[in-house]
Amino acid sequence: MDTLSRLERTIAGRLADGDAQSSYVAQLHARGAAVIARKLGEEAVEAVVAALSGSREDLTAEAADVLFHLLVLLAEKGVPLSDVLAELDRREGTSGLDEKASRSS
Ligand SMILES: N=c1c2ncn([C@@H]3O[C@H](COP(=O)(O)OP(=O)(O)OP(=O)(O)O)[C@@H](O)[C@H]3O)c2ncn1[C@@H]1O[C@H](COP(=O)(O)O)[C@@H](O)[C@H]1O
Repeated sequence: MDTLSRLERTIAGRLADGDAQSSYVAQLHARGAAVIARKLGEEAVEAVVAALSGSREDLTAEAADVLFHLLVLLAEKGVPLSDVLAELDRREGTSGLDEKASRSS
């Protein structure tokens, strides 16, 4: 099993029966989707700042925070990672410019 799938499974376990006193994921779950979404936005901004003015190590760490919080948000909203990967698979081989055109039509 790959890293993201393992993490998705851990997160699902914490959502099901995690203790907010000892689990960060359970704590986020208790605070709800809006807080998790805001946290993801903050982590994305931190990744942008790291990309523009930080080191490679900074960007690596912030990118990990983004992926982790995205997985928590997907789990909270009941969207499996496999659905996201299937969407990326669907786009594979098409130009990003074609995708953009089909969205605006
Ligand atoms: N990968 C992660 C992971 N990455 C980042 N974080 C947490 O995400 C938070 C990042 O937020 P910030 O950088 O803003 O730090 P902060 O100021 O402490 O956060 P806030 O107080 O602002 O919420 C920190 O608390 C990090 O510890 C993570 N917490 C958990 N995991 C994974 O999730 C699993 C389950 O974690 P628990 O639910 O805590 O058991 C762990 O075993 C890990 O594999």
